[in-house]
Amino acid sequence: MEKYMPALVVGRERGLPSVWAIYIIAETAMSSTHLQAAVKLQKKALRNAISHRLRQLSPQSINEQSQAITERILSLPSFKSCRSISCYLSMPSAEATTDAVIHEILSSGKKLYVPKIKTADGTMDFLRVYSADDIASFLSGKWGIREPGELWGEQRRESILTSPSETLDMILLPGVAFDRGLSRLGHGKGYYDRFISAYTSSGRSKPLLVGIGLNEQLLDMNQVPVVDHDWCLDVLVTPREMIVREDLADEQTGDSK
Ligand SMILES: Nc1nc2c(c(=O)[nH]1)N(C=O)[C@@H](CNc1ccc(C(=O)N[C@@H](CCC(=O)O)C(=O)O)cc1)CN2
Ligand SMILES: Nc1ncnc2c1ncn2[C@@H]1O[C@H](COP(=O)(O)OP(=O)(O)OP(=O)(O)O)[C@@H](O)[C@H]1O
Repeated sequence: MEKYMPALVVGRERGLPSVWAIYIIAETAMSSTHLQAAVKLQKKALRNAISHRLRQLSPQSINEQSQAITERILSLPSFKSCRSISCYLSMPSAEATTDAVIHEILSSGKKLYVPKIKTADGTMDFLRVYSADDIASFLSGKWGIREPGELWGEQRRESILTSPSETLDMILLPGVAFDRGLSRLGHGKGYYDRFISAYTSSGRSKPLLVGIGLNEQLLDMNQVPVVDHDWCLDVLVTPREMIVREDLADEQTGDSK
């Protein structure tokens, strides 16, 4: 192997800070711990750059982009056929709103699960949600995200991680940045990556992973740095583009050979 071959080449995207230059690192000269630490720094710099972009977006742009995203999601064959789905409840800003998708999920009789961060151990689970009225009663927690309580009326809500017989067909994932190679960067807590690892470790098949991003969150191939524990998406939906894993393309676009 050539001695100074870069481990990761990132940041060719116009408008991202020149700080990238310092992360072109000789793979052969680094231990895996150093490599992990370098990737962590890259991720942090990318998060800051994209978050800055997102803060410039008007609510009107977010609404228009969210409408276009909703139309694309609703037309996906895998969305139409799925019976149980996880969808995030959107934050007040800086991400695509999911209200219309949630409305469709509930009115079509699919089982809906939304994220809940467990205070005891800081992991994320998905809890079953039953109706628009149910959601309207949620309180906003950290980061302004609405979360369900543990109970629905007198009953404990179904939870995906504590009920091994419950399965998810699809997860709609938020993120800070995405690239055309279907890599995803989250907010840096590892909630989604750890959830998917825990879920698949219990023997259940991986749900279809569908990322949702605004135009400003989509980067070129290999721009999002990844490590072993990062799960790759199957589909990425943005207002202008839908990117589908190559081997799924026909079934997701509805084309048949
Ligand atoms: N709507 C929504 N719900 C979600 C997520 C999400 O991204 N969006 N999550 C996805 O994991 C989980 C919550 N995780 C989150 C973790 C951090 C921040 C956040 O804004 N944190 C920073 C900013 C970090 C950054 O630079 O991005 C902060 O503390 O200010 C938001 C959500 C579960 N529910
Ligand atoms: N599958 C996993 N197993 C163990 N630790 C993990 C896993 N996924 C992520 N982590 C840990 O979580 C932390 C944040 O990871 P990372 O920066 O990849 O998160 P992210 O992709 O931004 O967040 P998220 O997955 O919530 O969207 C890291 O310290 C990482 O080691």
